[in-house]
Amino acid sequence: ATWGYGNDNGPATWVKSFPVAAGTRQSPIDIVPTAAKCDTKLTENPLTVNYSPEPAMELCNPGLSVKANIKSKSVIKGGPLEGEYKLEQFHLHWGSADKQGSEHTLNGKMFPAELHLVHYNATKYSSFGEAVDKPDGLAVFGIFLKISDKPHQGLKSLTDVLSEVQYKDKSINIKQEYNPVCLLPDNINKYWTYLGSLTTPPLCESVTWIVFEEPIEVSEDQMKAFRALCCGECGSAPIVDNYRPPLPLGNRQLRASFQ
Ligand SMILES: NS(=O)(=O)c1nccs1
Ligand SMILES: [Zn+2]
Repeated sequence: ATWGYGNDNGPATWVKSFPVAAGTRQSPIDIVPTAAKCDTKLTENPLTVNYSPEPAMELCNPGLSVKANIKSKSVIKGGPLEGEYKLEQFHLHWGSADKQGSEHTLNGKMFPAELHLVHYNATKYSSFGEAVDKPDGLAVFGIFLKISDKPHQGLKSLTDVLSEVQYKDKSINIKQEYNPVCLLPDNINKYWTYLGSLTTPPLCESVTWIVFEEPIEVSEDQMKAFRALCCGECGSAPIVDNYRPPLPLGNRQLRASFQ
């Protein structure tokens, strides 16, 4: 039985096949800003993003989300990171309604969706596959999505073609050069960071999470486009509520790059 987000295969069942689900550095978490420790070391060493245009970005429907695979040299460093981390892929988690959908929560509040840009430590490891289960292997940007009356222009190149990857295992190439930097919020200097895990199986405790304070704004129509994606072939259930609820922070320190 493969894992998913239904009653019989959802997050509460994952521990049976992936015991690390009960581990001490699991993700997501509820972010409580007043509990975060402002760390000047984060501001002294600013997070830097050097993303490149992707000539023909591959967008696919793996069945439980929508994912873009990156081939260009797009890297990040600084902030909580040691070494250079290379962008591997990005994907999203979203709800069946605007009241839910994000994985991280902010003072218990869920956003309609959350965008994850997944990077691996290219200084220490030669591939994502090698880095995925190392404690310093991955760095993931978490970006909250909120609803506004205007569509997000950067996401529009994707939401306008989601109908072409409606069914599982469909993939297309986004022709025109696409630079993922268009997906980042304006202010990337305000973020929370903590040591966590993948939020989907195999749930490896290998992620330095960087969750930005500033959400990006998307339209209701763009949310509807995500909710029209299907888990399987024609007639299968829509991909919605593909989020793992928050896990305890436990003894971990949540750090903030700002006061
Ligand atoms: N949702 S996540 O970014 O933590 C992730 N899970 C598996 C590969 S990347
Ligand atoms: Zn994710």
